[in-house]
Amino acid sequence: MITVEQCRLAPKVLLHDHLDGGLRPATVLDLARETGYDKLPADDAVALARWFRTAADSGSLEKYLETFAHTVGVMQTRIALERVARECVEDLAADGVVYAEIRFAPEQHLEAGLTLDEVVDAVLAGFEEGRVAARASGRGIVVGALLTAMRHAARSREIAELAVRFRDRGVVGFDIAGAEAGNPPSRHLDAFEYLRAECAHFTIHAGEAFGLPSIHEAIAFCGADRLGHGVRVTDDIDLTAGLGSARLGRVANYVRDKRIPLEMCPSSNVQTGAVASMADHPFDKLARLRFRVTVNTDNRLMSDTTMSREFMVLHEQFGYGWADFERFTVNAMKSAFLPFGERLALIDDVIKPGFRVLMG
Ligand SMILES: O=c1[nH]cnc2c1ncn2[C@@H]1O[C@H](CO)[C@@H](O)[C@H]1O
Ligand SMILES: [Zn+2]
Repeated sequence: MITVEQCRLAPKVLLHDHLDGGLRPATVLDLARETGYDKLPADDAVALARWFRTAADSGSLEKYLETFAHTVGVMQTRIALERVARECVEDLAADGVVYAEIRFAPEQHLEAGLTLDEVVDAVLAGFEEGRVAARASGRGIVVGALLTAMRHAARSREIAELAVRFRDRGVVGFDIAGAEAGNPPSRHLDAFEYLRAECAHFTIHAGEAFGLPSIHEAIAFCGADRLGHGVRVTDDIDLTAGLGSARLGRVANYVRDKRIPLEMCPSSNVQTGAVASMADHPFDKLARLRFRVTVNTDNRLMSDTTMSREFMVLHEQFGYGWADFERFTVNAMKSAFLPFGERLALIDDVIKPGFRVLMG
């Protein structure tokens, strides 16, 4: 038996977490008051938390994404962005996350007159404050930012350039997110070609609300280093003869052969309808087939979750123990957009010793 308290002690690595999907409910209320945002669907923290969770439980990615209007709505000033970023790092560190890549879409935070550069600057300042505060309370955490471009919009090249401009100041990579159906990754090919020419890292949300063609484009046309979710890679795996005799198609084989990391987010995947239920989540099948699976939160506010809770969900569903969680964590650390030496140091000096303690 594993408890959530023990999961909190495990040194965890988080590659897929949206800044605008992880606000504290009380902070949403404070910021709405301070910035004059008057469209919140509830006026106390408990009711607001419940609203986000319930509204996100929609079974559709498009409906799930509508809830972000309220978080993005209160994140339009430097003070707001800095606070949300600081609290994000403090909350992750308190949950025992030792390395996190946190993503957000700068283009969504320009409504009150900030420039793209000012948005990124404010978030990075908040991350640094959070890191220092966590350190002061005895929790070490390393944080990197991923800049997201919205896949329905047309600013991906500009955001890719922004990511490269800030690459030595805390931005470690690039991503595209938003409604997947109708907005294939190849729409943003020029951004990905630019990033490849700059030797910059990127991940792509693919295979969540849309199937295999999206994954195929993301890796074969665009050259993604990692896949956001990627659960639908199972569309290319024939399991009719059982897991031991699984037959992989060309795309699934390529993903596995190239060790392309899958940033899977169990609770989020159930909420958006990417999978029918937790019991149906392909995490375990993909793990057994030795895909490079990682555990992530996606949106802690909308899913009312933490990394520890995602571990617990997987423990309860699939019976994972510490050796499994250590493997998923090392998978994630190996897949981070951090220089090799720093990844290795975190694995050897933080992750392995931490799990050794838990395993007694
Ligand atoms: O699971 C997801 N799939 C696709 N897009 C998402 C997901 N979660 C959040 N966002 C989108 O990413 C933006 C930047 O953080 C959010 O505003 C939201 O629209
Ligand atoms: Zn996501």
